[in-house]
Amino acid sequence: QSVSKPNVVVLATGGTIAGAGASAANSATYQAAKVPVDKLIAGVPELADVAHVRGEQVFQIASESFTNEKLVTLAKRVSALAKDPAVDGIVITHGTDTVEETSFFLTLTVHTDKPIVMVASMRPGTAMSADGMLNLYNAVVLAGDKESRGKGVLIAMNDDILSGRDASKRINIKTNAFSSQWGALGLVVEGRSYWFRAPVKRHTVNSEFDIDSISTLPDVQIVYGSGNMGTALYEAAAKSGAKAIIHAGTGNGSVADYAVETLKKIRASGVQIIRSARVADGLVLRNSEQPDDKYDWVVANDLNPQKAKILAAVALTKTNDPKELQRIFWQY
Ligand SMILES: NC(=O)C[C@H](N)C(=O)O
Repeated sequence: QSVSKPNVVVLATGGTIAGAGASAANSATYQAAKVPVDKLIAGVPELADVAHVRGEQVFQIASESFTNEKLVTLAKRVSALAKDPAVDGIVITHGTDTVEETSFFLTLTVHTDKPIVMVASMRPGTAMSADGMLNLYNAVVLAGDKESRGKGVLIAMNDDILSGRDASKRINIKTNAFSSQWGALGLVVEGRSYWFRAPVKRHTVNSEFDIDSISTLPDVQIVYGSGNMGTALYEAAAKSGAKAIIHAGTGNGSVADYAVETLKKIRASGVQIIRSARVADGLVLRNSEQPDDKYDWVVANDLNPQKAKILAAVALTKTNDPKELQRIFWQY
């Protein structure tokens, strides 16, 4: 029986799932990125019932400290492992704060139909009702599951199977932190997956982007929209060398009347303007609120600002044509 078990590699990057607090009552006050991967795996002996598991420590950081360099390093390692015929699936332990960025980056850039499953936790393993053990178990189940193949990068959290493209952290503190406006793909219960949906956007094997030919990413910055926001932050982003500015706009990605000229000027200097929204759900559509065709701006469709930032950075490795960028924002 043991020969038929899948081979799963756990790549550890840190986060609260590797966190430790002073007492069991510390669910929010603790240090992230403390426990090494071998200890995480040893902490869930049931993993051996569902897969042959080995661990690799890639980083040991809280995920708010992820950088473009680290994204590229991680994705290249995932890509290399996915090419190894002895590897059936890959799990990545990660902090919750930016797992939505990393999951989308891998969705866009790793060419494989093998399962890639990201997992995190809201509480450190030392806390009462720690969620990391079960999340890790579910992630290993999914990584070894043939049904997970070809569905893009997944996130295993709180029993849910979520799409790494559009799941995001929408609640802090509580363990039901992750969701997508398009719903979960399925559930894992007692070591078995139950699937109900699959993503239709381009991903992994069908992506035109490939981490094997990406070594650096351009800088993209987000400017947060609010009443009386002024224009200084847009100007600062452009001046600091950002190749695109994600406008985390109010409402439908709307732009204050006093900011339009500034954004037109920044666009004329070659920087891309991409309208997203600070509103968690919905879509930003072309020429709604602002004449994107006339101004040569791009809209982010349903992607939140941090997801739009990842797609913009990846897309800009190939093109600086706003029409092409818009095509990419519709397709991914
Ligand atoms: N729950 C967590 O993992 C939060 C932590 N700050 C991190 O993202 O690494």
